[in-house]
Amino acid sequence: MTFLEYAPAPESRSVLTLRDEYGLFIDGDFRPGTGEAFATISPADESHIATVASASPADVDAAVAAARRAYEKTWSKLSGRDRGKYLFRIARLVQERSRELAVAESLDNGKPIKESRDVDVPLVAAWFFYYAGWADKLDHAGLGPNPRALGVAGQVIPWNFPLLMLAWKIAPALAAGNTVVLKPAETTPLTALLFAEILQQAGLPAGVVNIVTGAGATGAALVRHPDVDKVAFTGSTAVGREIAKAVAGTGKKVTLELGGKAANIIFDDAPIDQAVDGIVTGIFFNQGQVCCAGSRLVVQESVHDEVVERLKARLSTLRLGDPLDKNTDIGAINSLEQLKRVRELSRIGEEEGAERWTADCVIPDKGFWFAPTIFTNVQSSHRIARDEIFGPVLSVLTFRTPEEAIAKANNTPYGLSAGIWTEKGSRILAVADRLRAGVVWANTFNRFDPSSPFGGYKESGYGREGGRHGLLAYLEGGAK
Ligand SMILES: NC(=O)C1=CN([C@@H]2O[C@H](COP(=O)(O)OP(=O)(O)OC[C@H]3O[C@@H](n4cnc5c(N)ncnc54)[C@H](O)[C@@H]3O)[C@@H](O)[C@H]2O)C=CC1
Ligand code: BAL
Repeated sequence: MTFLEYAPAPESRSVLTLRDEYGLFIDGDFRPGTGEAFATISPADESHIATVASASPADVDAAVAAARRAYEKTWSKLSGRDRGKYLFRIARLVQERSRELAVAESLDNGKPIKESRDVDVPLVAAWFFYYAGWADKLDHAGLGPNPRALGVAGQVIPWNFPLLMLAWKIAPALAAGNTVVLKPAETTPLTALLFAEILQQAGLPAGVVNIVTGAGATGAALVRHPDVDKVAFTGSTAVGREIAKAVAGTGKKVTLELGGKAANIIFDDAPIDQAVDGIVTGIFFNQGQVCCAGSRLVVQESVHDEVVERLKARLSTLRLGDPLDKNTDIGAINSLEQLKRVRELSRIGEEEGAERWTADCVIPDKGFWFAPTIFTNVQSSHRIARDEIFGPVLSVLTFRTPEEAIAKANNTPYGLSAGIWTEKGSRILAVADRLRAGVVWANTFNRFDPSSPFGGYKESGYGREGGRHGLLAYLEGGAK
């Protein structure tokens, strides 16, 4: 794996016109924030991209007031069919501006352009198309005729899929008839601000969507705001807990999509090459910064050595480096803080006695990088088998019987996702039925579709996003 050797011309930044400074998007327009502005930087080389406004509690107040006005005066008065037209328009504009959005996402987040171009941005459009189709069909959502929206939704999203998480939040909320105040993560505000421009292009009525950038304090002011009816959060379990406490007893509806420690279970009858590809996608896609990442490989003892050897061979072909290079497989870690977390847990893994293997990559001088890493000889009690690392680090555990595989897979405080690799359909059904995970993939991993509900058990949160379930979360009488 090399960084520079094969480097072809990177995707040009010139498709992207950025401003030096970005304001808050409130009531249909950009305006300065009254908090202290901050820089967003490229995690690949630490260069400054733009200065971004920070929303103070007073700015959050203004955004929520704009959303409330838009809800009362405009959005709740429109028919579902008319709301759907706006969503279709937004979806088409996302497609039109897809190259620009992909470059901005890779620049700000550090993920490889082939992922933002081929996965994130197409899924963003798919989410808006899917929920556009629901807007005039709410009578068929299962809640009786004319189900009512909740009102103003306060949404806080993370940095691992900045634009996609925005779509997961905004598309169902608008389709169901709510208005929105959304706070992007402080390390990846850029694509949400470009999306605000798309809303202007689409002619979305002022105040229907407001975007307030800033750090955790801005998110806290938003979720605690008394005029917010619904809170939707994706991020760490620690912050999810704080939010659950803050809204308890307020009557606000809440969905929380939190961490994970998924088991990717490989039985000895699995097609090994296909499984190895699935393991790579499961943990190294987006540098493992994925809540549903297959971070625990639970492999049958009889094929352990073969799987690990093929995995190492496969990882040695991956290219780490410039996220804007179309041939890059492994991009940058999103922030120095996240890199430190990944390093620290990996250090603990070695200290606890697991065996570490690291792909032989050239690490660029600047930026935040971590080479693909595998730990073998991992015990279920090890921190690297229990804690969410959120980086390109795989912990390998073994099993002898299906019972043991199920027990090990479920031996986690999380319950977001899991994978099963086997040739036997009956085994897939029997094992999936006993896995305590919101999403179970069979002979594949990390597949997303707007029509599929996504969400977890236990410390992975509650509520579902996607599909009809995701729509119900924004309607009176729906779940949560
Ligand atoms: N479930 C998921 O998709 C994600 C999980 N994580 C996990 O969390 C760990 C830490 O990452 P962080 O960026 O620190 O996550 P975080 O949970 O602090 O940040 C996520 C979002 O919440 C906001 N936020 C922070 N404190 C808040 C508060 N008190 N009230 C409301 N909003 C608040 C942040 O500004 C950001 O927009 C990662 O290592 C990973 O394990 C992180 C991002 C996404
Ligand atoms: N929240 C959906 C996928 C992810 O964040 O990892």
